[in-house]
Amino acid sequence: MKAIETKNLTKKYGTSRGITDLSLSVEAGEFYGFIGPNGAGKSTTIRTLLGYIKASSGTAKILDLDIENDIDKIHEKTGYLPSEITFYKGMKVKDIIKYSASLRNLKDTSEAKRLCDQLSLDTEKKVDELSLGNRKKVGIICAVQHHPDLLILDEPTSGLDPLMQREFFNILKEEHKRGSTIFFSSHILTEVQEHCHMAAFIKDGKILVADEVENLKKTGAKKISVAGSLNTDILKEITHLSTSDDGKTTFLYNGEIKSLLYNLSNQEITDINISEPSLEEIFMHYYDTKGGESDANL
Ligand SMILES: Nc1ncnc2c1ncn2[C@@H]1O[C@H](COP(=O)(O)OP(=O)(O)OP(=O)(O)O)[C@@H](O)[C@H]1O
Repeated sequence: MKAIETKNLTKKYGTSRGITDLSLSVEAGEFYGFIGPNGAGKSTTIRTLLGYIKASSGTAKILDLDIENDIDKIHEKTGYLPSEITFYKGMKVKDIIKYSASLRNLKDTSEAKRLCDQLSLDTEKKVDELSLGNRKKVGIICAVQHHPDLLILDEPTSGLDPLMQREFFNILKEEHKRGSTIFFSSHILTEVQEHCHMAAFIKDGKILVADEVENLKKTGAKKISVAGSLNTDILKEITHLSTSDDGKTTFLYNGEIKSLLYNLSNQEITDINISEPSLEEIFMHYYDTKGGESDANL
């Protein structure tokens, strides 16, 4: 079964684009990363999938249920963490978690208690008194306490410190082990690389590429780092050229190693390192080669 399947899903905000002809397929049981820079269309996709905004055209199914006709059933089977969480002012953490459980007819509070302990969350505090990170924790608990079939999380780790990010991913891994499909958006490639089996890159409202993370890393491009005096004008098929303060020149190279070494052999270089690029560097590579400007802030 597919956990998420969209066909040419499009959302226009008046005349401006949100997402365009977005076709995405997420198998049930996946740990899926949805990566893109600010404004790419991640939240628009997620909010359309969950029926919070209406698609302009195209179709989408969640767990084989149609987003047009079966949104209540979809909500029963999913857990959602929005990118910006708002709660009723004045409510205590424990009351929010209880209220969220009651919406799912969940009577057993033991799981919520366990999660609060795991995330070191003080349930007696009022939500207005909480930091962004702590509010996020409340949102995470509300999203997972009923062990949904599909968890959709919009930029879940923003505002969490590194320790909490680790705890958070531990919770996601537990849910995944139980059989949940995990789909989360992020602009942090390292966390996608570390935790996800599949990933899709979105830019300007369109999917650039979707594949297994391992395959995405195999673009064929190598990362080359050279020390010494280098004339890069004679080098072909290089991108992302940069020179560090210590004089090292680094670039991505997409050609034959033999011809690169030949071109370097007459130059005054003192060291060379050839390595696999990180997912982040590959992402930049996709941006440059598949119609988009690279985004240095990603
Ligand atoms: N309510 C809205 N009205 C008009 N345009 C909108 C609205 N919401 C989003 N957009 C536009 O749709 C595009 C996609 O935005 P979206 O928020 O989905 O991106 P995102 O990838 O989630 O970005 P971020 O990481 O910054 O949250 C952007 O160009 C944005 O300006």
